[in-house]
Amino acid sequence: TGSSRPQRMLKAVQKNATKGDPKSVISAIDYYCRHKEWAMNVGDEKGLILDSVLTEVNPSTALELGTYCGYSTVRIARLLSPGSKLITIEFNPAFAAVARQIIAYAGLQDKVTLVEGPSGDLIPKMKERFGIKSFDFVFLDHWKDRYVPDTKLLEDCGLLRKGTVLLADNVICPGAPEYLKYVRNSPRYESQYYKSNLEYTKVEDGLEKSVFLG
Ligand SMILES: Oc1cc(-c2ccc(F)cc2)cc2cncnc12
Ligand SMILES: [Mg+2]
Repeated sequence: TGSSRPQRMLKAVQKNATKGDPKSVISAIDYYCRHKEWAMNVGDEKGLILDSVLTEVNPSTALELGTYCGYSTVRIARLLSPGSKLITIEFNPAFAAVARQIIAYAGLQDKVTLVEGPSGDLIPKMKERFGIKSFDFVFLDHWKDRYVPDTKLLEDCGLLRKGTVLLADNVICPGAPEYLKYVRNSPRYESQYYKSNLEYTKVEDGLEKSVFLG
């Protein structure tokens, strides 16, 4: 049996990036996925929008749903202020194993806690396990049919506070129509769409930013 796409991506990082240099890890993955083999990272175009929202929020506690190989984990963690924490949840153990190595290669392991398992089971455990009062920022980038239930779960577990920013990937492609309806029609969110393109392609996609109003 051969290697997997995540394993080939890790090899590309180890070959082309500089250990401890997050920027070089991001560039190595973007180069590999644009020129060698497409993969479902948020990518460099939507990544710039993620960077700008993150810089604006400057979260002390951040949550990522859907780690995959850790590309957006590295994008987020590299911009966190000292002492800030990112918790990232990944359901697929093979993805998580690669992500741990990519996050460590970037030298960001001290800012990131990667938790393996279903987000629906882990979200209610955030307070007791990680001493989280509430999240300042949430990046939704996992299975699209989990966006609404997990957002409701975050509300019900008291993990969102007035001003928490949710940023959701793929609201156009593959699409999260129920999520868009939910956050755009709810009086508890102020939403804004950032038009962009599906990673490494010319296909339209976008990010939806939603501020929780409490
Ligand atoms: O950014 C993403 C893109 C795609 C995807 C796959 C196939 C295709 F044709 C188009 C888009 C799937 C994702 C699943 N989880 C998280 N993020 C994803
Ligand atoms: Mg995505």
